[in-house]
Amino acid sequence: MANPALTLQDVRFRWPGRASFGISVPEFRLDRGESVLLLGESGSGKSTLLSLVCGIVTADAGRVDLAGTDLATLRAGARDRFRAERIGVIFQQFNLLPYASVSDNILLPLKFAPERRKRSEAGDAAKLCAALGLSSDIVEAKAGRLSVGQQQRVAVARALIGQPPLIVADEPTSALDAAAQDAFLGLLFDQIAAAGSSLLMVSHDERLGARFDRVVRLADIASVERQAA
Ligand SMILES: Nc1ncnc2c1ncn2[C@@H]1O[C@H](COP(=O)(O)OP(=O)(O)OP(=O)(O)O)[C@@H](O)[C@H]1O
Repeated sequence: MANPALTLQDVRFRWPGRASFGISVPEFRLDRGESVLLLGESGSGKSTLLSLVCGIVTADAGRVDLAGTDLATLRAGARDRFRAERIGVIFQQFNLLPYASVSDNILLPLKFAPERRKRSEAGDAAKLCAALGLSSDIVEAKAGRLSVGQQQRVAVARALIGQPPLIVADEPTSALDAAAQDAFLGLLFDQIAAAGSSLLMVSHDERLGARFDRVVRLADIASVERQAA
């Protein structure tokens, strides 16, 4: 397929510091509309890889291309704006603003992304909440007062608002039991299908694989190097 959602080519990255961790990814590709679950043990480098994909850190060598743009060609500020326009990120700890309302948390990425803002309409935050099973009375509640499961759904709504072409999710189901995980993934996949977005999710939990187009083991696409201090 021409112009995939994401490609990594001969990527190498090492965290700075004496006891550092390095990762090399010769090749990885995510097609438009495709969902991939990336599996790896704790500490294997999954979050590091997502940071490279999102341009939160930049590769020491090689190319990370998002919809045809090499992230290394963008300066830091431009990379942040590009990320806000193109990627909905669901962080492991959700990263919600506890004193802001649910709706302000959901609308936050649009502040930095005018194109994404144009794609969203008034009432989208409330619509996403309803689609994700959040009752309408919590839309104006402070995010810090919600249960973990509710916060998780708000984090998903924030990633989906304005239909970014790529959703990146870091272990978003780790706090849920098996039944809740399945329900949560069902809602997430319905929303992603409706928006036509690609999904890259990382986890250590093999049981999540059934819903994804492809399951990839980090060890099969990447090699890592740990240096003792
Ligand atoms: N900001 C950072 N600075 C220095 N080293 C880091 C940083 N973030 C992660 N690392 C190191 O990179 C290695 C891989 O960590 P990473 O968080 O990518 O793994 P993971 O597979 O996502 O783990 P988990 O499943 O536990 O979240 C670890 O050795 C970690 O100490």
